[in-house]
Amino acid sequence: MALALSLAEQAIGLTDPNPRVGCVLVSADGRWILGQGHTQPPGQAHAEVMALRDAQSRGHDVRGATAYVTLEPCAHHGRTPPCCDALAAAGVGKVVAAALDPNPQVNGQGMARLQAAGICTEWSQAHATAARELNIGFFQRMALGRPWVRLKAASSADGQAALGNGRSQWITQEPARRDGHAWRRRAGVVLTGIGTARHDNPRLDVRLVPTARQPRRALVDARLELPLEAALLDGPDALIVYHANSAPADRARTLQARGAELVALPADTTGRLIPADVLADLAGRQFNEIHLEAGPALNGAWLAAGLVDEILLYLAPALLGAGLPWARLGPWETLEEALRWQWHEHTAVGADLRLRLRPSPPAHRADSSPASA
Ligand SMILES: NC(=O)C1=CN([C@@H]2O[C@H](COP(=O)(O)OP(=O)(O)OC[C@H]3O[C@@H](n4cnc5c(N)ncnc54)[C@H](OP(=O)(O)O)[C@@H]3O)[C@@H](O)[C@H]2O)C=CC1
Ligand SMILES: Nc1c(N[C@@H]2O[C@H](COP(=O)(O)O)[C@@H](O)[C@H]2O)[nH]c(=O)[nH]c1=O
Repeated sequence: MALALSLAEQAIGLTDPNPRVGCVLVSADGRWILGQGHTQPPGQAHAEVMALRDAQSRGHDVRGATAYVTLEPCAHHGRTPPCCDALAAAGVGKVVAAALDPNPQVNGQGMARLQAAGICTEWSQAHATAARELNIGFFQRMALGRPWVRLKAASSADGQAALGNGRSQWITQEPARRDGHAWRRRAGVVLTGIGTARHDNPRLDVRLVPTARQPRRALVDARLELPLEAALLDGPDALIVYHANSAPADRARTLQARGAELVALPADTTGRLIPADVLADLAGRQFNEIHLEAGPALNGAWLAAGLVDEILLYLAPALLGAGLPWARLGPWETLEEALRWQWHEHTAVGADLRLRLRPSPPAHRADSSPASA
């Protein structure tokens, strides 16, 4: 199963909006790997079919073999036929799955159909968490109908994301920035705000790690102030620009002529877009993971709205003094009002630290998704 999980990791960036899945076929005596594979881009073969084809191309007989799959084999006709039927037709003897497929069209039916076909089924409890984490956005979208929002920020040890004059490049060093690109690669879309677009003229693409595809990029820009020479307008796909209904029509036409995809939303009384409206549009586009990489204003607004599922915080051993915090929140009068999170993971990346935080229970919404068996 560990090998199947590492195969599934190779599918990151390939399969969206489908989950990343890996499959390994092992001989009945457990001694030989007969075939292996991972999910292909949407409409193409799933992991189980890739592993069966791999075994066939090597001339291996898979009758009686055990299939280790990181997610329950699908039981429905989507763009491809059900994988549980393919496994049954090939004559495998046993299927071990690490997580229940949260897709309501599958959700236990894959394993049930295999059992009905006389195939032995088993859950790999030890790998359930890793299998869910690999597809955390898919699990969340299936359970709650909205993507997983990961807020990424680079901060000094004294909590600053930029100097007082707005300069922020660079606070963290190359290894941490490369790590940040690996997290961008996981996402279906990278979202930022007009403050960051203006100050940094960022590209927000994946360059420091190899990738099969670039995530979409999206921008919150209520008044359509994005400069026409912005690097964000030069990506492979159209930049999604969220703006207020009241934004100047001539700016809208100019940005459209530069290839941007414009989405008009209602503004609140202060002229700001409502984070939940932006999230709803992104959810409608079936993104599994959103990588929010913005400045203190947008970060603060999304955190205050309770829409952030995970904070990916890179901490540099530097003190920037009076500057811009990575999220503008409050001010609050009492400590009870503070947003309480918990450490999920921490690790050193080069000279910097990577901290991952998740909301303290019970606010942790992914916990309400169907549990893996
Ligand atoms: N170190 C790091 O990791 C990073 C640092 N930075 C730094 O941050 C600075 C830019 O920060 P900032 O100006 O905050 O940029 P942002 O990228 O956060 O852009 C501001 C955005 O926030 C929106 N906004 C503001 N208030 C609200 C609200 N109450 N509700 C909803 N939306 C809101 C604005 O909307 P509207 O369109 O209506 O104006 C705008 O889209 C730069 O100095 C940059 O270098 C930026 C990214 C990462
Ligand atoms: N300053 C800072 C970061 N800043 C983030 O990186 C963006 C630039 O992305 P790109 O144009 O793709 O290179 C920038 O707008 C901001 O969101 N990131 C980090 O990992 N470490 C850092 O010290």
